Amino acid sequence: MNKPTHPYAIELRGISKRFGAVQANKDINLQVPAGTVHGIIGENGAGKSTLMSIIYGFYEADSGTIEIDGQEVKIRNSQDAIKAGIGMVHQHFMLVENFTVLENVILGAEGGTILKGGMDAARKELARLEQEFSLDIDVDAVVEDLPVGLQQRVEILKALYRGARILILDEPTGVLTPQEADHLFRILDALKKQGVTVILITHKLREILASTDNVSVMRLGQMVAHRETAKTEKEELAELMVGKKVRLKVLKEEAEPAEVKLAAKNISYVDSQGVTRLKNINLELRAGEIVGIAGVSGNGQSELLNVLSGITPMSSGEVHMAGQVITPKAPKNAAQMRDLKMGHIPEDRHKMGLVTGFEAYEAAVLGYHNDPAYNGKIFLNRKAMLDECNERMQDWDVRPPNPHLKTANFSGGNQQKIVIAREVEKNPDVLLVGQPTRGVDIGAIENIHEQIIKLRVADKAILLVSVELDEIMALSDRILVMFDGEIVGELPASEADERTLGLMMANAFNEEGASA
Ligand SMILES: Nc1ncnc2c1ncn2[C@@H]1O[C@H](COP(=O)(O)OP(=O)(O)OP(=O)(O)O)[C@@H](O)[C@H]1O
Repeated sequence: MNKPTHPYAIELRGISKRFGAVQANKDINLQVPAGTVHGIIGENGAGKSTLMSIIYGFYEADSGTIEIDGQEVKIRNSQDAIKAGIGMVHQHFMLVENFTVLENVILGAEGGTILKGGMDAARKELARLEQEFSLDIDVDAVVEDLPVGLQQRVEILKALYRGARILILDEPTGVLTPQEADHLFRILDALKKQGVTVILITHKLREILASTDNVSVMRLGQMVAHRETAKTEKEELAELMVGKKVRLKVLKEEAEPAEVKLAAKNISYVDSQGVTRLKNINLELRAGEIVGIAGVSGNGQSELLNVLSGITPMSSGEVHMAGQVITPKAPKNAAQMRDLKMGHIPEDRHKMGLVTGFEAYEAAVLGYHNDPAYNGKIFLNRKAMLDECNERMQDWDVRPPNPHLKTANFSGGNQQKIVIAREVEKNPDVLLVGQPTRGVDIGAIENIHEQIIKLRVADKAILLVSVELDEIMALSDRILVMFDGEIVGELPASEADERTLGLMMANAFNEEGASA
Protein backbone atom coordinates (compact mmCIF):
# COMPACT_ATOMS: atom_id res chain seq x y z
CA MET A 1 0.00 0.00 0.00
CA ASN A 2 1.33 3.45 -0.88
CA LYS A 3 2.42 5.80 1.87
CA PRO A 4 -0.05 8.66 2.38
CA THR A 5 1.02 11.80 0.53
CA HIS A 6 -0.96 14.29 2.59
CA PRO A 7 -1.74 14.52 6.32
CA TYR A 8 -5.47 14.25 5.65
CA ALA A 9 -6.83 11.39 3.61
CA ILE A 10 -10.08 13.29 3.33
CA GLU A 11 -11.08 16.79 4.24
CA LEU A 12 -14.58 18.24 4.02
CA ARG A 13 -15.17 21.97 4.02
CA GLY A 14 -18.53 23.61 4.45
CA ILE A 15 -20.65 20.68 3.28
CA SER A 16 -24.38 21.44 3.40
CA LYS A 17 -27.34 19.42 2.22
CA ARG A 18 -31.02 20.15 2.56
CA PHE A 19 -34.01 17.87 1.91
CA GLY A 20 -37.01 20.18 1.68
CA ALA A 21 -37.45 21.69 5.12
CA VAL A 22 -34.81 19.46 6.70
CA GLN A 23 -31.26 20.75 6.84
CA ALA A 24 -29.61 17.31 7.00
CA ASN A 25 -26.02 18.64 6.88
CA LYS A 26 -25.06 22.17 7.78
CA ASP A 27 -21.63 23.62 7.07
CA ILE A 28 -19.77 20.43 7.95
CA ASN A 29 -16.01 20.57 8.33
CA LEU A 30 -14.09 17.36 8.89
CA GLN A 31 -10.46 16.35 8.67
CA VAL A 32 -9.60 12.67 8.71
CA PRO A 33 -5.88 12.01 9.20
CA ALA A 34 -4.49 9.43 6.76
CA GLY A 35 -4.04 5.90 8.05
CA THR A 36 -6.33 6.32 11.06
CA VAL A 37 -9.68 4.94 12.14
CA HIS A 38 -12.08 7.86 12.53
CA GLY A 39 -15.40 7.39 14.30
CA ILE A 40 -18.51 9.39 13.46
CA ILE A 41 -21.25 9.34 16.05
CA GLY A 42 -24.53 11.16 16.50
CA GLU A 43 -28.16 10.63 17.35
CA ASN A 44 -30.62 9.24 14.84
CA GLY A 45 -31.24 11.81 12.21
CA ALA A 46 -28.07 13.75 13.07
CA GLY A 47 -27.01 13.54 9.42
CA LYS A 48 -24.29 10.85 9.44
CA SER A 49 -25.69 8.74 6.60
CA THR A 50 -26.35 11.85 4.52
CA LEU A 51 -22.74 12.95 4.95
CA MET A 52 -21.39 9.52 4.03
CA SER A 53 -23.75 9.38 1.05
CA ILE A 54 -22.26 12.67 -0.13
CA ILE A 55 -18.72 11.33 0.23
CA TYR A 56 -19.72 8.16 -1.64
CA GLY A 57 -21.59 10.01 -4.40
CA PHE A 58 -25.16 8.92 -3.64
CA TYR A 59 -26.10 12.54 -3.02
CA GLU A 60 -24.51 15.73 -4.24
CA ALA A 61 -23.94 18.39 -1.60
CA ASP A 62 -25.72 21.73 -2.06
CA SER A 63 -22.43 23.44 -1.21
CA GLY A 64 -18.98 22.68 0.12
CA THR A 65 -15.90 20.85 -1.10
CA ILE A 66 -14.27 17.47 -0.68
CA GLU A 67 -10.52 17.04 -0.78
CA ILE A 68 -8.78 13.69 -1.06
CA ASP A 69 -5.06 13.74 -0.21
CA GLY A 70 -5.16 17.52 -0.47
CA GLN A 71 -6.73 17.57 -3.94
CA GLU A 72 -10.27 18.81 -4.45
CA VAL A 73 -12.45 16.18 -6.14
CA LYS A 74 -15.96 16.25 -7.57
CA ILE A 75 -17.93 13.20 -6.54
CA ARG A 76 -21.14 12.98 -8.53
CA ASN A 77 -21.74 9.23 -8.29
CA SER A 78 -20.23 6.12 -6.74
CA GLN A 79 -17.98 5.57 -9.78
CA ASP A 80 -16.35 8.94 -9.04
CA ALA A 81 -15.98 7.89 -5.39
CA ILE A 82 -14.34 4.60 -6.33
CA LYS A 83 -11.99 6.45 -8.68
CA ALA A 84 -11.07 8.75 -5.80
CA GLY A 85 -10.17 5.67 -3.73
CA ILE A 86 -13.25 5.57 -1.54
CA GLY A 87 -14.97 2.30 -0.67
CA MET A 88 -18.12 1.75 1.35
CA VAL A 89 -19.45 -1.23 3.26
CA HIS A 90 -23.17 -0.73 3.75
CA GLN A 91 -25.35 -2.08 6.51
CA HIS A 92 -27.18 -4.21 3.96
CA PHE A 93 -24.67 -6.09 1.87
CA MET A 94 -24.77 -5.66 -1.88
CA LEU A 95 -23.67 -9.16 -2.85
CA VAL A 96 -25.09 -11.64 -5.35
CA GLU A 97 -25.89 -14.53 -3.05
CA ASN A 98 -25.46 -17.41 -5.48
CA PHE A 99 -22.15 -16.15 -6.88
CA THR A 100 -18.77 -17.11 -5.43
CA VAL A 101 -16.64 -14.62 -3.55
CA LEU A 102 -14.36 -14.28 -6.57
CA GLU A 103 -17.29 -13.62 -8.91
CA ASN A 104 -18.78 -11.06 -6.53
CA VAL A 105 -15.54 -9.20 -6.11
CA ILE A 106 -14.77 -8.89 -9.79
CA LEU A 107 -18.39 -8.23 -10.77
CA GLY A 108 -18.55 -4.75 -12.22
CA ALA A 109 -14.98 -3.94 -11.18
CA GLU A 110 -13.52 -1.38 -13.47
CA GLY A 111 -10.06 -1.18 -14.87
CA GLY A 112 -10.10 -4.66 -16.30
CA THR A 113 -7.85 -6.80 -14.15
CA ILE A 114 -9.87 -9.51 -15.83
CA LEU A 115 -9.31 -8.09 -19.29
CA LYS A 116 -5.60 -7.61 -18.73
CA GLY A 117 -4.67 -10.73 -16.85
CA GLY A 118 -7.76 -12.92 -16.95
CA MET A 119 -9.33 -14.69 -13.98
CA ASP A 120 -5.96 -15.92 -12.79
CA ALA A 121 -4.66 -12.40 -12.28
CA ALA A 122 -7.83 -11.46 -10.38
CA ARG A 123 -7.52 -14.56 -8.23
CA LYS A 124 -3.88 -13.76 -7.50
CA GLU A 125 -4.67 -10.20 -6.52
CA LEU A 126 -7.48 -11.35 -4.26
CA ALA A 127 -5.24 -13.90 -2.59
CA ARG A 128 -2.70 -11.13 -1.98
CA LEU A 129 -5.27 -8.77 -0.44
CA GLU A 130 -6.86 -11.55 1.53
CA GLN A 131 -3.51 -12.43 3.09
CA GLU A 132 -2.28 -8.90 3.57
CA PHE A 133 -5.33 -8.01 5.63
CA SER A 134 -5.91 -11.42 7.29
CA LEU A 135 -9.42 -11.60 5.92
CA ASP A 136 -9.63 -15.38 6.15
CA ILE A 137 -11.94 -15.91 3.17
CA ASP A 138 -12.14 -18.78 0.70
CA VAL A 139 -12.56 -16.97 -2.60
CA ASP A 140 -14.31 -19.97 -4.18
CA ALA A 141 -17.01 -20.19 -1.50
CA VAL A 142 -20.56 -19.33 -2.59
CA VAL A 143 -21.67 -16.19 -0.75
CA GLU A 144 -25.01 -17.58 0.47
CA ASP A 145 -23.16 -20.35 2.31
CA LEU A 146 -21.12 -17.83 4.30
CA PRO A 147 -22.07 -16.48 7.73
CA VAL A 148 -22.74 -12.72 7.86
CA GLY A 149 -19.33 -11.93 9.33
CA LEU A 150 -17.64 -13.44 6.28
CA GLN A 151 -20.06 -11.79 3.86
CA GLN A 152 -19.03 -8.49 5.36
CA ARG A 153 -15.38 -9.33 4.78
CA VAL A 154 -16.24 -10.05 1.14
CA GLU A 155 -17.55 -6.48 0.94
CA ILE A 156 -14.28 -5.21 2.40
CA LEU A 157 -12.33 -7.33 -0.08
CA LYS A 158 -14.47 -5.95 -2.89
CA ALA A 159 -13.65 -2.38 -1.90
CA LEU A 160 -9.93 -3.11 -1.54
CA TYR A 161 -9.87 -4.84 -4.91
CA ARG A 162 -11.25 -1.65 -6.43
CA GLY A 163 -8.34 0.23 -4.90
CA ALA A 164 -10.05 1.78 -1.86
CA ARG A 165 -7.71 3.70 0.41
CA ILE A 166 -10.54 5.24 2.38
CA LEU A 167 -13.07 2.74 3.65
CA ILE A 168 -16.41 3.79 5.13
CA LEU A 169 -18.16 1.28 7.36
CA ASP A 170 -21.76 2.07 8.29
CA GLU A 171 -22.85 0.32 11.51
CA PRO A 172 -20.73 -2.72 10.70
CA THR A 173 -21.25 -4.78 13.85
CA GLY A 174 -25.04 -4.72 14.03
CA VAL A 175 -25.31 -8.26 12.71
CA LEU A 176 -22.12 -9.80 14.06
CA THR A 177 -21.41 -12.10 16.99
CA PRO A 178 -18.91 -10.70 19.51
CA GLN A 179 -16.24 -12.98 18.06
CA GLU A 180 -16.97 -11.81 14.50
CA ALA A 181 -16.88 -8.20 15.67
CA ASP A 182 -13.49 -8.79 17.30
CA HIS A 183 -12.23 -10.21 14.03
CA LEU A 184 -13.54 -7.18 12.14
CA PHE A 185 -11.67 -4.83 14.45
CA ARG A 186 -8.47 -6.84 13.96
CA ILE A 187 -8.97 -6.37 10.22
CA LEU A 188 -9.46 -2.62 10.68
CA ASP A 189 -6.21 -2.55 12.59
CA ALA A 190 -4.45 -4.37 9.75
CA LEU A 191 -5.94 -1.91 7.25
CA LYS A 192 -4.71 1.00 9.28
CA LYS A 193 -1.20 -0.44 9.49
CA GLN A 194 -1.18 -0.60 5.70
CA GLY A 195 -2.10 3.07 5.44
CA VAL A 196 -5.82 2.62 4.71
CA THR A 197 -8.05 5.24 6.34
CA VAL A 198 -11.25 3.96 7.93
CA ILE A 199 -14.37 5.97 8.72
CA LEU A 200 -16.54 4.09 11.16
CA ILE A 201 -20.14 5.02 11.86
CA THR A 202 -21.50 3.30 14.91
CA HIS A 203 -23.90 3.90 17.76
CA LYS A 204 -21.76 1.74 20.03
CA LEU A 205 -19.49 3.93 22.09
CA ARG A 206 -17.62 0.87 23.32
CA GLU A 207 -16.48 0.26 19.74
CA ILE A 208 -15.53 3.89 19.27
CA LEU A 209 -13.38 3.83 22.39
CA ALA A 210 -11.78 0.50 21.55
CA SER A 211 -10.96 0.99 17.90
CA THR A 212 -10.79 4.60 16.75
CA ASP A 213 -8.01 7.19 16.86
CA ASN A 214 -10.33 10.18 16.64
CA VAL A 215 -14.04 10.70 16.87
CA SER A 216 -16.32 13.41 15.49
CA VAL A 217 -19.76 14.07 16.87
CA MET A 218 -22.77 15.22 14.86
CA ARG A 219 -25.92 16.74 16.28
CA LEU A 220 -28.92 18.11 14.37
CA GLY A 221 -27.06 18.23 11.06
CA GLN A 222 -23.96 19.93 12.41
CA MET A 223 -20.52 18.74 13.43
CA VAL A 224 -20.42 19.71 17.09
CA ALA A 225 -17.18 18.24 18.39
CA HIS A 226 -13.99 16.42 17.49
CA ARG A 227 -12.03 14.45 20.07
CA GLU A 228 -8.90 12.41 20.20
CA THR A 229 -10.31 9.08 21.37
CA ALA A 230 -7.64 8.52 24.01
CA LYS A 231 -8.63 11.82 25.63
CA THR A 232 -12.36 11.27 25.94
CA GLU A 233 -14.75 8.82 27.57
CA LYS A 234 -18.18 7.28 27.09
CA GLU A 235 -20.02 9.77 29.29
CA GLU A 236 -18.57 12.81 27.50
CA LEU A 237 -19.35 11.39 24.05
CA ALA A 238 -22.92 10.48 25.05
CA GLU A 239 -23.48 13.97 26.37
CA LEU A 240 -22.02 15.60 23.25
CA MET A 241 -24.31 13.50 21.05
CA VAL A 242 -27.50 14.07 22.95
CA GLY A 243 -26.85 17.51 24.38
CA LYS A 244 -27.60 16.35 27.92
CA LYS A 245 -26.42 13.72 30.39
CA VAL A 246 -27.42 10.17 29.47
CA ARG A 247 -27.82 7.24 31.84
CA LEU A 248 -25.82 4.42 30.30
CA LYS A 249 -27.20 1.63 32.47
CA VAL A 250 -30.58 -0.10 32.56
CA LEU A 251 -32.08 0.14 36.04
CA LYS A 252 -34.40 -2.67 37.02
CA GLU A 253 -35.59 -4.47 40.11
CA GLU A 254 -35.46 -8.24 40.57
CA ALA A 255 -38.16 -9.93 38.44
CA GLU A 256 -41.14 -11.56 40.08
CA PRO A 257 -42.51 -13.75 37.30
CA ALA A 258 -46.15 -14.76 37.83
CA GLU A 259 -48.57 -16.79 35.72
CA VAL A 260 -47.66 -18.16 32.29
CA LYS A 261 -49.00 -15.82 29.59
CA LEU A 262 -47.76 -17.75 26.59
CA ALA A 263 -46.51 -21.30 26.23
CA ALA A 264 -45.00 -22.78 23.10
CA LYS A 265 -45.01 -26.57 23.08
CA ASN A 266 -42.87 -28.51 20.63
CA ILE A 267 -43.20 -25.98 17.86
CA SER A 268 -41.61 -26.86 14.55
CA TYR A 269 -41.68 -24.98 11.31
CA VAL A 270 -40.71 -26.25 7.88
CA ASP A 271 -40.50 -23.56 5.20
CA SER A 272 -41.81 -23.71 1.63
CA GLN A 273 -38.46 -25.11 0.43
CA GLY A 274 -38.80 -27.99 2.87
CA VAL A 275 -36.08 -26.66 5.18
CA THR A 276 -36.75 -27.12 8.88
CA ARG A 277 -36.33 -23.68 10.42
CA LEU A 278 -37.64 -24.40 13.93
CA LYS A 279 -37.18 -27.66 15.79
CA ASN A 280 -39.21 -28.60 18.85
CA ILE A 281 -39.22 -25.23 20.49
CA ASN A 282 -40.52 -25.22 24.03
CA LEU A 283 -40.73 -22.03 25.99
CA GLU A 284 -42.88 -20.21 28.50
CA LEU A 285 -43.32 -16.50 28.97
CA ARG A 286 -44.56 -15.39 32.36
CA ALA A 287 -46.17 -12.18 33.45
CA GLY A 288 -43.53 -9.78 34.69
CA GLU A 289 -40.51 -11.29 32.99
CA ILE A 290 -38.36 -10.61 29.99
CA VAL A 291 -37.04 -13.67 28.22
CA GLY A 292 -34.17 -12.87 25.89
CA ILE A 293 -33.24 -14.91 22.84
CA ALA A 294 -29.60 -14.67 21.89
CA GLY A 295 -28.30 -16.05 18.63
CA VAL A 296 -26.47 -15.22 15.45
CA SER A 297 -28.95 -13.90 12.88
CA GLY A 298 -30.45 -16.64 10.78
CA ASN A 299 -30.70 -19.36 13.40
CA GLY A 300 -34.46 -19.39 13.66
CA GLN A 301 -35.10 -16.31 15.80
CA SER A 302 -37.00 -14.51 13.05
CA GLU A 303 -39.07 -17.59 12.25
CA LEU A 304 -39.89 -17.97 15.94
CA LEU A 305 -41.19 -14.42 16.13
CA ASN A 306 -43.18 -14.92 12.92
CA VAL A 307 -44.78 -18.15 14.12
CA LEU A 308 -45.66 -16.83 17.58
CA SER A 309 -47.11 -13.62 16.15
CA GLY A 310 -49.33 -15.48 13.67
CA ILE A 311 -47.54 -14.21 10.56
CA THR A 312 -46.35 -17.70 9.58
CA PRO A 313 -48.34 -20.83 10.45
CA MET A 314 -46.36 -23.40 12.42
CA SER A 315 -45.92 -26.91 11.00
CA SER A 316 -46.48 -28.75 14.26
CA GLY A 317 -46.83 -28.04 17.95
CA GLU A 318 -49.09 -25.77 20.00
CA VAL A 319 -49.13 -22.25 21.35
CA HIS A 320 -51.24 -21.57 24.44
CA MET A 321 -52.27 -17.97 25.03
CA ALA A 322 -55.22 -16.17 26.61
CA GLY A 323 -57.08 -19.45 27.15
CA GLN A 324 -56.74 -20.44 23.50
CA VAL A 325 -54.81 -23.33 22.01
CA ILE A 326 -53.34 -22.47 18.64
CA THR A 327 -52.30 -25.39 16.45
CA PRO A 328 -51.61 -25.96 12.74
CA LYS A 329 -55.24 -27.13 12.44
CA ALA A 330 -56.61 -24.25 14.50
CA PRO A 331 -54.27 -21.38 13.52
CA LYS A 332 -54.64 -17.68 14.29
CA ASN A 333 -53.40 -14.96 12.01
CA ALA A 334 -51.56 -11.82 13.08
CA ALA A 335 -54.75 -9.78 13.51
CA GLN A 336 -56.30 -12.50 15.67
CA MET A 337 -53.16 -12.68 17.79
CA ARG A 338 -53.37 -8.90 18.22
CA ASP A 339 -56.95 -9.35 19.44
CA LEU A 340 -55.58 -11.73 22.08
CA LYS A 341 -53.45 -8.78 23.23
CA MET A 342 -50.18 -9.69 21.63
CA GLY A 343 -47.96 -6.85 20.46
CA HIS A 344 -45.18 -7.42 17.94
CA ILE A 345 -42.24 -5.18 17.16
CA PRO A 346 -40.87 -6.88 14.06
CA GLU A 347 -37.16 -7.22 13.44
CA ASP A 348 -37.28 -5.68 9.99
CA ARG A 349 -39.06 -2.36 10.34
CA HIS A 350 -38.96 -1.72 6.60
CA LYS A 351 -40.48 -4.97 5.40
CA MET A 352 -42.86 -5.67 8.24
CA GLY A 353 -43.16 -2.74 10.59
CA LEU A 354 -43.99 0.07 8.21
CA VAL A 355 -45.25 0.88 4.77
CA THR A 356 -42.57 3.34 3.75
CA GLY A 357 -44.85 5.17 1.30
CA PHE A 358 -47.30 5.93 4.13
CA GLU A 359 -47.21 9.15 6.07
CA ALA A 360 -46.20 8.78 9.70
CA TYR A 361 -49.76 9.14 11.06
CA GLU A 362 -50.94 6.31 8.81
CA ALA A 363 -48.01 4.07 9.74
CA ALA A 364 -48.76 4.81 13.39
CA VAL A 365 -52.03 2.83 13.23
CA LEU A 366 -50.92 0.02 10.89
CA GLY A 367 -52.56 -3.21 11.97
CA TYR A 368 -54.84 -1.32 14.36
CA HIS A 369 -56.94 0.51 11.81
CA ASN A 370 -60.06 -1.38 12.89
CA ASP A 371 -59.70 0.06 16.36
CA PRO A 372 -62.89 2.06 17.13
CA ALA A 373 -60.63 4.97 18.12
CA TYR A 374 -59.79 5.57 14.47
CA ASN A 375 -62.96 4.38 12.84
CA GLY A 376 -65.16 7.06 11.32
CA LYS A 377 -68.56 6.09 9.93
CA ILE A 378 -67.25 5.32 6.44
CA PHE A 379 -63.62 6.36 6.35
CA LEU A 380 -60.88 6.32 8.96
CA ASN A 381 -61.07 9.24 11.38
CA ARG A 382 -58.11 11.23 10.14
CA LYS A 383 -58.23 13.81 12.90
CA ALA A 384 -58.16 11.15 15.64
CA MET A 385 -55.20 9.49 13.93
CA LEU A 386 -53.33 12.78 13.56
CA ASP A 387 -53.99 13.84 17.16
CA GLU A 388 -52.73 10.54 18.47
CA CYS A 389 -49.70 10.62 16.20
CA ASN A 390 -48.81 14.14 17.31
CA GLU A 391 -49.04 13.11 20.94
CA ARG A 392 -46.91 10.01 20.44
CA MET A 393 -44.31 11.92 18.48
CA GLN A 394 -43.91 14.23 21.48
CA ASP A 395 -43.81 11.39 24.02
CA TRP A 396 -41.32 9.34 22.02
CA ASP A 397 -39.26 12.27 20.77
CA VAL A 398 -39.72 11.36 17.12
CA ARG A 399 -37.75 13.77 14.92
CA PRO A 400 -38.92 15.64 12.99
CA PRO A 401 -42.33 15.58 14.77
CA ASN A 402 -44.19 15.79 11.49
CA PRO A 403 -47.07 13.30 11.12
CA HIS A 404 -47.28 14.03 7.40
CA LEU A 405 -43.69 13.10 6.57
CA LYS A 406 -43.45 9.81 4.62
CA THR A 407 -41.99 7.14 6.88
CA ALA A 408 -39.26 6.47 4.28
CA ASN A 409 -37.86 9.92 4.98
CA PHE A 410 -37.34 9.49 8.71
CA SER A 411 -33.92 8.30 9.79
CA GLY A 412 -33.72 4.62 10.76
CA GLY A 413 -33.93 5.25 14.47
CA ASN A 414 -36.93 7.52 14.20
CA GLN A 415 -38.76 4.97 12.06
CA GLN A 416 -38.09 2.47 14.83
CA LYS A 417 -39.56 4.82 17.44
CA ILE A 418 -42.77 5.05 15.39
CA VAL A 419 -43.15 1.26 15.30
CA ILE A 420 -42.29 0.70 18.95
CA ALA A 421 -44.58 3.46 20.15
CA ARG A 422 -47.46 1.95 18.16
CA GLU A 423 -47.04 -1.51 19.70
CA VAL A 424 -46.24 -0.46 23.25
CA GLU A 425 -49.01 2.12 23.50
CA LYS A 426 -51.58 -0.60 22.79
CA ASN A 427 -50.72 -2.06 26.17
CA PRO A 428 -50.30 -5.71 25.11
CA ASP A 429 -50.24 -8.68 27.54
CA VAL A 430 -47.51 -10.40 25.59
CA LEU A 431 -45.00 -8.39 23.62
CA LEU A 432 -42.71 -9.93 21.03
CA VAL A 433 -39.77 -7.63 20.44
CA GLY A 434 -37.30 -8.07 17.58
CA GLN A 435 -34.06 -6.03 17.47
CA PRO A 436 -35.69 -3.04 19.23
CA THR A 437 -32.65 -0.81 19.12
CA ARG A 438 -30.99 -1.80 15.85
CA GLY A 439 -29.58 1.42 14.42
CA VAL A 440 -31.05 3.45 17.30
CA ASP A 441 -29.00 6.08 19.11
CA ILE A 442 -28.03 6.13 22.73
CA GLY A 443 -30.72 8.57 23.92
CA ALA A 444 -33.47 6.65 22.15
CA ILE A 445 -32.12 3.33 23.44
CA GLU A 446 -32.48 4.64 26.98
CA ASN A 447 -36.10 5.53 26.25
CA ILE A 448 -36.92 2.21 24.54
CA HIS A 449 -35.31 0.18 27.31
CA GLU A 450 -37.21 2.14 29.94
CA GLN A 451 -40.48 1.43 28.13
CA ILE A 452 -39.75 -2.29 27.94
CA ILE A 453 -38.90 -2.40 31.65
CA LYS A 454 -42.12 -0.47 32.40
CA LEU A 455 -44.10 -3.16 30.60
CA ARG A 456 -42.39 -5.82 32.67
CA VAL A 457 -43.22 -3.93 35.87
CA ALA A 458 -46.82 -3.80 34.63
CA ASP A 459 -46.78 -7.64 34.55
CA LYS A 460 -46.49 -8.08 30.82
CA ALA A 461 -44.67 -11.06 29.35
CA ILE A 462 -41.92 -10.07 26.97
CA LEU A 463 -39.91 -12.08 24.48
CA LEU A 464 -36.87 -10.15 23.31
CA VAL A 465 -34.84 -11.16 20.26
CA SER A 466 -31.68 -9.17 19.75
CA VAL A 467 -28.24 -9.63 18.26
CA GLU A 468 -26.97 -7.10 20.78
CA LEU A 469 -25.67 -9.14 23.65
CA ASP A 470 -25.36 -6.06 25.84
CA GLU A 471 -29.04 -5.47 25.33
CA ILE A 472 -30.01 -9.10 25.96
CA MET A 473 -27.94 -9.16 29.14
CA ALA A 474 -29.15 -5.78 30.39
CA LEU A 475 -32.88 -6.38 29.88
CA SER A 476 -33.53 -10.11 30.19
CA ASP A 477 -34.32 -12.11 33.28
CA ARG A 478 -33.65 -15.42 31.51
CA ILE A 479 -31.69 -15.95 28.31
CA LEU A 480 -32.32 -18.70 25.78
CA VAL A 481 -29.76 -19.30 23.05
CA MET A 482 -30.83 -20.44 19.59
CA PHE A 483 -28.67 -22.26 17.10
CA ASP A 484 -29.81 -23.90 13.88
CA GLY A 485 -33.51 -23.63 14.74
CA GLU A 486 -33.20 -25.07 18.21
CA ILE A 487 -32.93 -23.72 21.70
CA VAL A 488 -29.49 -24.99 22.67
CA GLY A 489 -29.17 -23.50 26.10
CA GLU A 490 -30.70 -21.39 28.85
CA LEU A 491 -29.07 -19.19 31.46
CA PRO A 492 -30.36 -16.83 34.12
CA ALA A 493 -29.21 -13.36 33.03
CA SER A 494 -27.27 -13.05 36.28
CA GLU A 495 -24.97 -15.89 35.14
CA ALA A 496 -24.51 -14.74 31.55
CA ASP A 497 -21.44 -13.05 30.16
CA GLU A 498 -20.52 -12.11 26.64
CA ARG A 499 -17.95 -14.82 26.09
CA THR A 500 -20.18 -17.66 27.34
CA LEU A 501 -23.12 -16.47 25.26
CA GLY A 502 -20.94 -15.92 22.19
CA LEU A 503 -19.68 -19.48 22.37
CA MET A 504 -23.17 -20.89 22.92
CA MET A 505 -24.38 -18.87 19.93
CA ALA A 506 -21.70 -20.47 17.76
CA ASN A 507 -22.59 -23.84 19.34
CA ALA A 508 -18.91 -24.09 20.19
CA PHE A 509 -19.25 -24.01 23.92
CA ASN A 510 -18.56 -27.68 24.51
CA GLU A 511 -15.51 -27.88 22.28
CA GLU A 512 -13.96 -24.68 23.60
CA GLY A 513 -15.08 -25.48 27.13
CA ALA A 514 -13.30 -28.84 26.87
CA SER A 515 -10.11 -27.34 25.51
CA ALA A 516 -10.04 -24.30 27.81
N1 LIG B 1 -34.06 11.47 1.00
C1 LIG B 1 -34.47 12.20 2.04
N2 LIG B 1 -35.55 13.02 1.95
C2 LIG B 1 -35.95 13.77 2.99
N3 LIG B 1 -35.33 13.80 4.18
C3 LIG B 1 -34.25 13.01 4.35
C4 LIG B 1 -33.77 12.16 3.29
N4 LIG B 1 -32.68 11.50 3.75
C5 LIG B 1 -32.48 11.91 5.03
N5 LIG B 1 -33.43 12.82 5.39
C6 LIG B 1 -33.52 13.53 6.68
O1 LIG B 1 -32.25 14.08 6.95
C7 LIG B 1 -31.93 13.98 8.34
C8 LIG B 1 -30.61 13.29 8.50
O2 LIG B 1 -30.80 11.90 8.22
P1 LIG B 1 -29.62 10.84 8.21
O3 LIG B 1 -30.17 9.55 7.70
O4 LIG B 1 -28.44 11.41 7.52
O5 LIG B 1 -29.30 10.71 9.76
P2 LIG B 1 -28.39 9.64 10.53
O6 LIG B 1 -27.55 10.43 11.47
O7 LIG B 1 -27.67 8.78 9.56
O8 LIG B 1 -29.47 8.82 11.33
P3 LIG B 1 -29.52 7.26 11.79
O9 LIG B 1 -28.49 7.10 12.87
O10 LIG B 1 -30.89 7.08 12.33
O11 LIG B 1 -29.23 6.42 10.58
C9 LIG B 1 -33.10 13.29 8.99
O12 LIG B 1 -33.95 14.28 9.55
C10 LIG B 1 -33.81 12.58 7.85
O13 LIG B 1 -35.18 12.46 8.14
